[in-house]
Amino acid sequence: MKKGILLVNLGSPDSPTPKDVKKYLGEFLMDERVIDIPYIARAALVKGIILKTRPKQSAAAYKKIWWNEGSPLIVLSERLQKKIQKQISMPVALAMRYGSMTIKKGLQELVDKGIDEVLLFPLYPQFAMATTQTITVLAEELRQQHFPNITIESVPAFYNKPDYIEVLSNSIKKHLKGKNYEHLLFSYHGVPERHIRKSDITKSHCKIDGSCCITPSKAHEFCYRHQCLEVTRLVAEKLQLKANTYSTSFQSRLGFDPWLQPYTDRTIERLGKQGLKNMAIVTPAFVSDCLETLEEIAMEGQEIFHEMGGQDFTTIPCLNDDQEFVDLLSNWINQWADKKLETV
Ligand SMILES: C=CC1=C(C)c2cc3[nH]c(cc4nc(cc5[nH]c(cc1n2)c(C)c5CCC(=O)O)C(CCC(=O)O)=C4C)c(C)c3C=C
Ligand SMILES: [Fe+2]
Ligand SMILES: [Fe+2]
Repeated sequence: MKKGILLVNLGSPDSPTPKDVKKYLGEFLMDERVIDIPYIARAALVKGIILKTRPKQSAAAYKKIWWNEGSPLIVLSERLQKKIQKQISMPVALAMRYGSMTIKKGLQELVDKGIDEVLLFPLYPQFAMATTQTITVLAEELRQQHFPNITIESVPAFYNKPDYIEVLSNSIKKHLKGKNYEHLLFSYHGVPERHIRKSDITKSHCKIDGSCCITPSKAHEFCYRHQCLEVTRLVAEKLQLKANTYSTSFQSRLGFDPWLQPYTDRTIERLGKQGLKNMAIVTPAFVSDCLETLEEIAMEGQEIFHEMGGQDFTTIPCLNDDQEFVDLLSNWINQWADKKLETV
């Protein structure tokens, strides 16, 4: 058996034009684990409504953050992959769940190098059906259809691993050094509340109330809300943050269903209205900076804070290709090769 690694991130359009954004959003939003309603209703909503207006609006947002080398999310994921590859003797490939850098191409690249034992590594600290699960399900379908002679093991959500919490905390500390911030907001990508209930393996635990996510339960292995709240709690503990100087919120909601709350934009607004002058924001649901961090948080979020009278708005970069993060992932990959990493 010969081992190889496939890192997988979300993906981006090929270019920030309405045409390419429409193609990308069409694939993304037609995923039954992203917009989880019956096919006919999903097609009517996505093709009949969202894709009529959103591509133009999203393309304008993508244009604001696009780099000469391409989409920040793709470029940063490639930098991460290259740095890991330098430290690992096994082949490390990179794929995206949506867009041109498909998981099928990533698996083919590894198979062409003689690999028959693959470690699938979804680049998401927390589990969500719209992220981790859609990657593992698709990879298994592709294996059955095109690569029946390989095995695939996946890295589960790593939100509470002490070494991950340490790397994230160190990064936050590094970027806040010398900053006089009054509040640190942990902003995670939101999901519709319905996704949390669907992923509840006990079918009764997740009530999305004040206490379910802090009451021990088997459901937490797949509860995105619990896993986000845990990252905040563990980092706050590690950095010895004082109560009321930090909080959690959820960003990027789409449509009219209830999504996880509190919402980030309203939280920034409230903090500004309360008279806060300096705040910092970290986005631990994203491994690589992307549209949602560079535009929605660093640009729109900052604008809201300033409009409310706030002055200093510090956005902490994602872990991206931070050397400590590269070392952490390389270490886990080596542990897998030595059969010491827990996989699914
Ligand atoms: C129903 C819609 C969506 C769900 C559920 C969702 C979950 C989810 N997404 C991420 C990570 C990213 N999302 C990004 C962009 C993005 N997300 C949605 C919708 C849902 N996401 C849309 C429509 C878009 C496109 C941009 C827009 O039009 O606003 C990105 C950025 C991609 C990039 O190219 O930079 C990331 C990353 C997570 C982690 C998540 C659930 C936990
Ligand atoms: Fe998203
Ligand atoms: Fe819960």
